Amino acid sequence: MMAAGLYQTAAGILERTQRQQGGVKTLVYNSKYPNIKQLYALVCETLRYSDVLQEIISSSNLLKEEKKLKMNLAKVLVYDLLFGKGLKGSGGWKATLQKHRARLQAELARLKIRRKVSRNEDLLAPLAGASEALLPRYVRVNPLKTSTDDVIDYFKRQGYTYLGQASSVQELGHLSGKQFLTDCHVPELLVFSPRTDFHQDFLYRSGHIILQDKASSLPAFLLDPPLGSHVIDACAAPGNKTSHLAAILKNTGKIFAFDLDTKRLATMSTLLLRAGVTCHEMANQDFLQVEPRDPKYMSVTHILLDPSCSGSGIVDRLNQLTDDEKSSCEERLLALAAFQRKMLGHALSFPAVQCVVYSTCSLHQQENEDVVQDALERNGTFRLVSVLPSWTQRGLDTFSDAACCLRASPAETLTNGFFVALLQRKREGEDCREAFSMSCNSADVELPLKRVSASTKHQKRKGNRV
Ligand SMILES: C[S@@+](CC[C@H](N)C(=O)[O-])C[C@H]1O[C@@H](n2cnc3c(N)ncnc32)[C@H](O)[C@@H]1O
Repeated sequence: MMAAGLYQTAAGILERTQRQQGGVKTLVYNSKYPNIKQLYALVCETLRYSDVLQEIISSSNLLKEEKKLKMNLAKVLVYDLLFGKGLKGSGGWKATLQKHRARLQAELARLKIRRKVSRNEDLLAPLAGASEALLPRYVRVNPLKTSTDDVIDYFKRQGYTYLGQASSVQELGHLSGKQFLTDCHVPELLVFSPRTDFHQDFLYRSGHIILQDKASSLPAFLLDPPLGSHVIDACAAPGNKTSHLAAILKNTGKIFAFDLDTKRLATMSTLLLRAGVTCHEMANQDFLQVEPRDPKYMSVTHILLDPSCSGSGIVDRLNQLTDDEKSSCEERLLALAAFQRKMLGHALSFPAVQCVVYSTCSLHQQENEDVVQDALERNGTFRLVSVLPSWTQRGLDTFSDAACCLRASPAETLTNGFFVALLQRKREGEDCREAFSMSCNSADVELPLKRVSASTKHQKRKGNRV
């Protein structure tokens, strides 16, 4: 069989593993491809590089320019072109890919610079060697118990040196010893050098500070419900985002917090008590079973949805996957993505809801951009809001509004891997394109109603959210 058959066959196997139609070994063997060893190596290597390939293909716009080329075939071809022994065969896809060779190589080079690596192999574990200990220590001040100024003074008295507000993420990466800064994006966050441990500190044990990664503090910060709002935290336990919402609400209004897991809810109860949260109502309930038209939820205007996900962005869990693990992971991803789509669709169905923030600690497009795109396609009355314009890492370029979303990673944002999207109900008569140009690409950004009416001081504090 010709080499062209090799790529098509490999792409078909990738497709079938995603559809849970078998393990890699079985599918390769059943393919009847004459050179089983060659096919197996190509499929396995493409799977190993899958996330890297996806990023390169997406940032080079390859699929937009080659409309007939599908992602899995693109992955095997780009793998062989950039990381393998070079494309085999002649004509067909080989000629097509050669046209894009320079751009693909440039995207690979850019990715290596971003991740500060020089060898291709180091991209495989972009976070290799990275551990939680290498990320800055983020400390969220809990205004229900204290003030930022008091916390800064406290740490100064403990011998720490306060360097003021950071102007960039890079500055956060240069902290050493007992230095600390105020974060450049989230004003309620203080940032300390890696390995600073406050788990035994009085402020932590008394709920004055919350130890929470910066990325995970983005959903509540971006949702930013006005005082007195009714908010749902759909998957709330162990409650870090619930306590952040309560802090933003200053314990006014109501937070309906749901979770399925009793043990996690028990932990949450302790944490919320410690954090001085009083505006919540916890329920051990499946969010999908919560009736949107129940009069109890008729005033819910804001929903935070942080559902179960693969957790692939969490630094400590970023292990290199073996080939078999990778394929079973693909199967699990499909199931998770289906669940996440249902959850987001359900959140958007609450009659009074105006803003929904969707987040995961996953790196996978299936759990992130794909879920949001699906929700927008099914719910024409919602649009994406472009959040934090100064945030460099945006959603993968998989649909036209994806850049409105945020991604986070240890290499680029000095956080765990994360994804956040903010969906907002359109005003009456607002069409999709209009909404997109206002929300994503224009300096003249449409502000949510509450922000327009907010005081100047309030506006200044929140001004960098959208
Ligand atoms: C990523 S964790 C949430 C973390 C939480 N938002 C925080 O910041 O502390 C996802 C949670 O969703 C819960 N969960 C999963 N399916 C659910 C469902 N159908 N309804 C409500 N909660 C669910 C899980 O038990 C888990 O606690």
